[in-house]
Amino acid sequence: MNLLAWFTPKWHNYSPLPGDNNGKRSSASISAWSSFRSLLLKTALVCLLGISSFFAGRLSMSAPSTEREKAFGLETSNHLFEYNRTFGEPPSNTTNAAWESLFPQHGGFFVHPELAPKRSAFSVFHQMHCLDELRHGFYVLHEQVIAYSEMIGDREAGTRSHRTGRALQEHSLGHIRHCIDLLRQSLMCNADLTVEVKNEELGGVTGFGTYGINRGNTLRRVASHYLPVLCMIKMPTLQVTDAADVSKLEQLAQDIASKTQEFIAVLRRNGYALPSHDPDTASNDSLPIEGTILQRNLMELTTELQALVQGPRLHVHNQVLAHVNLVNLHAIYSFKLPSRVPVEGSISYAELAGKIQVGEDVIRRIARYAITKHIFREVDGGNRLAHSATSKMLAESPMMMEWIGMVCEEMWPAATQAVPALAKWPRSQEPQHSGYALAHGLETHVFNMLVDQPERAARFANAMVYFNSIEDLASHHLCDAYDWKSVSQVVDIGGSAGSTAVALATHLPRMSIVIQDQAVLEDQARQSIPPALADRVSFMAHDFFQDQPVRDADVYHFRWIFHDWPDRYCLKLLRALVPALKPGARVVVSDFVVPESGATSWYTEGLIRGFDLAMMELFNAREREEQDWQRLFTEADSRFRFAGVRTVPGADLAFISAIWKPV
Ligand SMILES: C[S@@+](CC[C@H](N)C(=O)[O-])C[C@H]1O[C@@H](n2cnc3c(N)ncnc32)[C@H](O)[C@@H]1O
Repeated sequence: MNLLAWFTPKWHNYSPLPGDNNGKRSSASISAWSSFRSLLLKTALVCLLGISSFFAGRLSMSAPSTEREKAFGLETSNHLFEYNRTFGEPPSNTTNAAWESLFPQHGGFFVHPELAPKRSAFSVFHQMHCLDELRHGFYVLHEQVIAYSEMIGDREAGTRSHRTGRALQEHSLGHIRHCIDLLRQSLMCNADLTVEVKNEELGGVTGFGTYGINRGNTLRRVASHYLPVLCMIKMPTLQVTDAADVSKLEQLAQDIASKTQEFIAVLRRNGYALPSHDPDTASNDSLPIEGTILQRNLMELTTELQALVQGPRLHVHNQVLAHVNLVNLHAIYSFKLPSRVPVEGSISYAELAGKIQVGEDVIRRIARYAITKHIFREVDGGNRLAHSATSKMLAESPMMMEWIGMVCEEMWPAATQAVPALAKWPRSQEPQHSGYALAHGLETHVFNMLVDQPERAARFANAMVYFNSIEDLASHHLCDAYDWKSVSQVVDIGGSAGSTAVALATHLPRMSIVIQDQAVLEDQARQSIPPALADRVSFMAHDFFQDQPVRDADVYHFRWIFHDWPDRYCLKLLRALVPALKPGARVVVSDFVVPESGATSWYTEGLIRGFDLAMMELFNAREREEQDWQRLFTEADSRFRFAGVRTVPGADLAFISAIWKPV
């Protein structure tokens, strides 16, 4: 594909050149052309005469040719920076060839996959193109320049006698030639490498609205070296180390700029508010799928940009320091700060301290750290606390607060003991050999402990409700994973307070669902079943390691159950189903499928591998790859026929299933 043709600026098509329209021009277009011509004339003169004196002082000669320049036929680089009349002469094959040696054909809009993949052109070439266009324009009009010059000369006869009756010297062809070449050299020495972003609709750059990005020190290094860029035109496969380094940052910044524009367009198109820290801004929790994809792209790109900009040391340093975020969030949770700050208005630090029995100084320190993360804001000269968009969201999200509490009080202590647990029980297949067990002095699985601790069990269940309320993790995606028409009964094993059961029953009006979980969750589950669904959704206390009591159901579903257990226990879970299974019954598992390393975006892979480490710290358990799932089913019983993994756009969890085929 001819990339250069692709990036030819589309506005060329709009140029009102004389002779367009097969020579038949309307009087309107003639008058437009004459205005344009006069404008071009004036612009050319102002540019050529005015800017040339500005740049004159900045012109510098190039360094001697490097080996690389010689290797690519650019050993005459000094020659490029000597006065060369050819560049200022009227258009001809020779002069045009000279210009085209400085930038690609088709208008100087250059795209190189190494430097600006697919979406951009360098302004440096654009500028050269502009200057060359001015040269062409000038020579088309040069007789009028002379006439203009003589007219001005006549008018100024009284005051500037040396110009009387003849063309002004600065309009003479010799001077213009010099001006053009002086500007050419100035532009090459002061190359502007800002990037012009491709307009997807036009399929090229427009030449307007140039992004003022990528002007950091690194880029300046390249910007002051026209020749390496020129090398790349001559030899597109050339690897230029400096340029490649720059390219990564540049590419990221450029992608961030264009994805941000796309993101804003999606928000506007769908009637969402533009993001802001203002507490009155509506929240954008449930974005349309195109918005979610862009959101992730941007998170991934900005995270990588941060890592590169910080450099390796600062990048790690800041990750370690981030542990204080949990101290801060724990205090926010524990002191219930979001709900103590009025939704409208503010509260003084003194009043807040009085309510929670902590020193005013302490509460101010906690709040002020939070403010650096956009949680809360200060008003009244720093004496009072008010909501930001984030703290207001926390005040309105009790389930999220439950999750924060669960993480800070259950998981965080476990995290500190995860590595000691690995050292203490290497290669163990027991869930109680975990960081969580070490930290909390347990001798059993977390869920067994919760049986006697209803408050903690309720907080776990609420944290699950919160998770299920996140669109990417929402239970309803299961409805889109299979054709449920022929399914009339589902058992949701370990179904907690019933999020999945309610989602399924809501979408599928003929389905009946049994939620099975520990008896301790019975009340919570029953309360969460809407009355309209009560005849089809029920709760049954059942230990999922015991034989399945609901026989001949069409589907047995496990959501976020297997990842809580080491393999040995997952085999037990599957074998406990066998006595209840009818031929053709389907076992569906909603869980992550760990991608191969590097197979998906860093964000998605990082998310799943983060869950994997969390399962290790909590339960000595894990997330699994596709072949792990297949092996589990086959090992549990050879009559399970693995039916593969399904995914649903917008869902983070995958849907893994097997069919029971006894013969
Ligand atoms: C991570 S939660 C998943 C809950 C739910 N499936 C969801 O996706 O929201 C694990 C669930 O397994 C339940 N569980 C743990 N051990 C169990 C057992 N032996 N029998 C039945 N349920 C159990 C817990 O009570 C908890 O509700």
